[in-house]
Amino acid sequence: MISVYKFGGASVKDAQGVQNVTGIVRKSTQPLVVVISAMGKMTNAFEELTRYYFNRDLDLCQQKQQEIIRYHQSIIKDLFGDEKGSAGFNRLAELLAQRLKQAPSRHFDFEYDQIVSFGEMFSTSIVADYWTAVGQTNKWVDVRTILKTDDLYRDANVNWELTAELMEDTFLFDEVSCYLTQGFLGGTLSNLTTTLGREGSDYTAAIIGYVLNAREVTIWKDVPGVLNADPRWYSEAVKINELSYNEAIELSFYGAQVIHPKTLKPLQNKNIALQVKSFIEPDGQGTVICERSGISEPVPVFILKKEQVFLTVSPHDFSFIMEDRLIEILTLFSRYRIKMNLMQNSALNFSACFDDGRDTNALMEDLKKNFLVRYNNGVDLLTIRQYTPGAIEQMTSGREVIDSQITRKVARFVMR
Ligand SMILES: Nc1ncnc2c1ncn2[C@@H]1O[C@H](COP(=O)(O)OP(=O)(O)O)[C@@H](O)[C@H]1O
Ligand SMILES: N[C@@H](CC(=O)OP(=O)(O)O)C(=O)O
Repeated sequence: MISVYKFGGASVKDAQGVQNVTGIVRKSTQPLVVVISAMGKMTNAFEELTRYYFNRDLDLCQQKQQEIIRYHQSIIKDLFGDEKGSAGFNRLAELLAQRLKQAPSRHFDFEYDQIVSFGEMFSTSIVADYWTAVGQTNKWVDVRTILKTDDLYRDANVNWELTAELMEDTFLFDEVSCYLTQGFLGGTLSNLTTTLGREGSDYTAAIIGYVLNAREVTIWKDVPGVLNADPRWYSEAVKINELSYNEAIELSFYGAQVIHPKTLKPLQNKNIALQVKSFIEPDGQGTVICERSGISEPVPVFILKKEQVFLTVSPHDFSFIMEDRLIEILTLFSRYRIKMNLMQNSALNFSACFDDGRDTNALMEDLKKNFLVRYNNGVDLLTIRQYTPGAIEQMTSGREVIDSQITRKVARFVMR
């Protein structure tokens, strides 16, 4: 049976990272499909590049392009001893240069996918060339030709039937035992590039694992596994050894960034275990997400979402917030593709928390036509699963709680 390994940007942010990943892959005794994301923070850099390109800020666009190329070339130099050492990268860099010379279409999301996808194309080409150079056999696969999606650019939906057919025909494991491909990317029926949503490479690994009936999917991270909080803001975070699929889905749904929310469902459907392991200590035990009940550790689990907008709307005419008003409000959120992280309603008010994004103002303006709108920016949304009174006290003391929502298993606080 095959396994799927997924390595994110942090694991391949420099030459040492690529060498470390190579060592982990070498150690595997299973046939492998390896999914890799763009190197380091390159997706952010490509996002900036796309904005400059789209807005015709030609100088900034050129500067960003050079910055991106130099970053990759420096990794290539460290790996191959020559910044021109990866033929795959050189070809793609030329394709990017040609694309940026053409004027963009009027469709931002389309242009975004065509450009941002170079991040994963670059990283996998460099790694494939490196593996070939050091004798790690591999076959590089362009995922866009086998992971087929609709044309909802930046948030594409998978065509499962066709994807299964194409992947089964591709990952044959007859000549090689290790395939290498891109996370995050897909392709439409007409072979235009799409992406699956930010941080979507975990999801790619799950899609491949599902289709190939993998024995397990391992996502290699810079943390020892799934912890009970993000260690970047909670220094006492502890590792959770085992989690049920449902618990893990709930955690990622509430915003625990460690796993992309769409990743778990396909694996759960086929009972394929998801391992979360550290690429820094690859022999560590990690976290396994599988069929079981709840969370193995009896500790509160904290999920913090920062920079939230907390919005409250009430009808101008003092009518109640009933089904028809709710539909009206939710339709606007859906139109602007703003995902609510919390919602709550009473007779006269509807409140929601969501990420502050580029369409926030447009949403507010639309809501103002029929509602009185009040909001706070820059607030925190804290979710505590398996909460205890002590945990609530610890996390909320000294903070102004603007709203809260407490159910049997989950306590949530909007705080300033
Ligand atoms: N509950 C959690 N457990 C572990 N890590 C978490 C958790 N919540 C947030 N994180 C953060 O997730 C990061 C790893 O995810 P991410 O950066 O998306 O990895 P990758 O780029 O490899 O996909 C960790 O560095 C950590 O700061
Ligand atoms: N490179 C994409 C996809 C991804 O999942 O990356 P990472 O595995 O580094 O989070 C992004 O940054 O959104």
